[in-house]
Amino acid sequence: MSLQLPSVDAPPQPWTGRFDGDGPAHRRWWQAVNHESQSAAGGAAAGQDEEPLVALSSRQPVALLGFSSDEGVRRNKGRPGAAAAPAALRKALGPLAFHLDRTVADAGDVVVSGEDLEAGQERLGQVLAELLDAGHQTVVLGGGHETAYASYLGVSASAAVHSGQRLGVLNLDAHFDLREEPVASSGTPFLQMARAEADAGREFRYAVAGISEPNNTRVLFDTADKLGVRYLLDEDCDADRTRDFVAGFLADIDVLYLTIDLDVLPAAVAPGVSAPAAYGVELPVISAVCRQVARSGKLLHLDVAELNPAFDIDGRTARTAARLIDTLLR
Ligand SMILES: N=CN[C@@H](CCC(=O)O)C(=O)O
Ligand SMILES: [Mn+2]
Ligand SMILES: [Mn+2]
Repeated sequence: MSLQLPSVDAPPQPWTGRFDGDGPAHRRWWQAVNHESQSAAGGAAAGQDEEPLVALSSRQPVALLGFSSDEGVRRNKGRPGAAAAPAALRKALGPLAFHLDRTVADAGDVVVSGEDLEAGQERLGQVLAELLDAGHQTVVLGGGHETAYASYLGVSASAAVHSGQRLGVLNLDAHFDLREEPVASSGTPFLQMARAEADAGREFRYAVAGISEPNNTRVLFDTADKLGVRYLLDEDCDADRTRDFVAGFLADIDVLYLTIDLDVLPAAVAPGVSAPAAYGVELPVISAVCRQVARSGKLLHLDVAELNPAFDIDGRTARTAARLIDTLLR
């Protein structure tokens, strides 16, 4: 597929990783992405042939887009550092063996400049809607969880939602992020979405798995109840209950926007976040949700948020996020 990538603030850079050879059996993510991104930019990849990397695949192509933003976490009084996350996620994805039967292109980054979060969210939304309407399955590499409102702007502007398909937002997170605040932040995106969906005359379908009771005030639970949010507490996220919860949500929607806030995972698995989880949902359960979502065929868009490389240990959080992304695209 020959695709033109929309214009962004920071164009895609070449990916790197371990080199075992050129053939398909040696392929890693960095090789697959470089091939696709360079052909999308209109040039042949230096030293590589121009054969399609994925022969005869009818599967939807994937586009990755970074959202380099600290501003939401800063406004939410968290630990800044998420602006460096898109680069850290690419670094973790690059060396993974490439087993997908589809192409993956990197569209580069939208960069939040200074304190102007809202302008950055608008720009990301525009680029994302373009990528979706060009037929991609899209992956946004956040950013603090203010990434979610930027993602929503793109998803809600897409032809899929405009044509009347029922959108569901599934958040894997220790937090509701339904804060009522005078300014938008990483703590407000789902209340912003609820209001925007009401303005558009649509039902807001929002589900969260992994909610930590001690880390969400009564006000947040009341807001969730008022909005009809479906949620599952972290202590209830065993394999069966989580699978049933997600299945029930998927049954009521046509297209899914999945957002993974990495603080849903236990702090030992995901130390590199602004607010590490004392309890958390174990990785096999989160991974099973990703497989379930991938199999559903309803995944329109996904993002990964809240990675803070400054607090990561041995790239543990970034590696986990990369693995989940890989699982979601199978
Ligand atoms: N993105 C959201 N973050 C959490 C942060 C909680 C905390 O710092 O303890 C929230 O606002 O609820
Ligand atoms: Mn969150
Ligand atoms: Mn969270």
